[in-house]
Amino acid sequence: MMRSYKIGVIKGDGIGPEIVDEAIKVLDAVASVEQINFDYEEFLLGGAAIDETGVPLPEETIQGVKKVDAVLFGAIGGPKWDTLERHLRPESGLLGLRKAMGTFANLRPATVYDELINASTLKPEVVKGVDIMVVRELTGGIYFGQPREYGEEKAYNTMVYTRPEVERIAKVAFEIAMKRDKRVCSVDKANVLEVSQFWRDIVEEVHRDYPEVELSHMYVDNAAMQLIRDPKQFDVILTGNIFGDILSDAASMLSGSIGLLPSASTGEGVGLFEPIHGSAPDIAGQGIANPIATIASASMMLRYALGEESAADRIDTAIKKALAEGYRTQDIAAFDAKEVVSTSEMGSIIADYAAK
Ligand SMILES: NC(=O)C1=CN([C@@H]2O[C@H](COP(=O)(O)OP(=O)(O)OC[C@H]3O[C@@H](n4cnc5c(N)ncnc54)[C@H](O)[C@@H]3O)[C@@H](O)[C@H]2O)C=CC1
Ligand SMILES: CC(C)CC(=O)C(=O)O
Ligand SMILES: [Mg+2]
Repeated sequence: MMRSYKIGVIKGDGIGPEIVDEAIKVLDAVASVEQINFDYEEFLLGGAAIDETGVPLPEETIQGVKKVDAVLFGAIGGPKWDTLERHLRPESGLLGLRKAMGTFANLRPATVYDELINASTLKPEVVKGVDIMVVRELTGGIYFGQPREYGEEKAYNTMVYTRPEVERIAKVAFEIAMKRDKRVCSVDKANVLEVSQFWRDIVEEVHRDYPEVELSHMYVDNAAMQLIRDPKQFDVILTGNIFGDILSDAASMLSGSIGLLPSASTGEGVGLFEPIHGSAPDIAGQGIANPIATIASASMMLRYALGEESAADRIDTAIKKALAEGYRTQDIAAFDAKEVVSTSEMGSIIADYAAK
């Protein structure tokens, strides 16, 4: 029987439209063989929204994304808008959207494709088999904390976490760990920050409900080093908003390119599926962006939001096949390439494999 889903699409700025178009190409390819129908509805966010409406997060976007089954998002921002007044910055558009959607849990898998083992900046034996899930708190912490101020003589932000915020993200991490290798490493800076000691204490409390899961704690500076030294020691990394943002970008170099890593932002309602990278204005419009992070985010959308496991498997297998066959975008062109392809060629190759 045909299944129908309404997908909200936010292409955004910079490379956003280029990479989202490729993810849609791949979704349409799997739809044709999986008895699925996707209806897409586009919404504005970030710079594109400022240009069109004057604000980074229009009310139509906030209301519209509540009425779809899932949202696929590219990226926003760029020099044209980043210098605008603080409250008009595109980031506040994305932060506002995440808050409005209640997507407090950002799942960022950092996996290494065997097919691309030489692309890592680390030795193959260090990264082969890396399979980390970063569980990043997404709607609290220093990106949201009040008070915040930019003044003439001083500026500050505030890192705040409330008990319910820590409890719910810790639960997500432990639940995910139960389906994996049952190890959670909670990353904080509890030697310096009260908010981190609070985080650590509550993670310990929540852990009592998950005795089968091994819990460890690590300071974020050490975690950054350990990720590069011996990434295979990690299974699930549980951390706050800013630390997860930074650690996941660092983790992308285990796989070889930030253009490879997807994410799922889930929580109270509709989920938001987005690559971990930004809008890459430095390469926008050149047809060289790697669309795999966004295509893999579409796969996470199928798996986590729509329960379409078979379609998601098709996409994951197609990505691996494209890499195994030696197709490479510019960012990974130096590693065992048989053919260097454009953003849209990579999308078409993956779409073709996914439909077979
Ligand atoms: N989720 C979002 O919408 C995010 C937006 N941003 C915004 O993006 C803009 C640029 O920020 P940056 O710090 O430069 O981070 P970025 O992630 O956009 O780019 C960092 C570097 O990675 C490269 N890169 C990123 N994605 C790639 C891809 N798919 N294929 C190949 N190379 C890729 C870029 O060319 C650049 O050299 C800023 O306006 C920033 O605020 C940054 C992070 C997340
Ligand atoms: C608005 C920023 C926090 C976006 C970002 O860098 C991210 O979510 O990875
Ligand atoms: Mg980031």
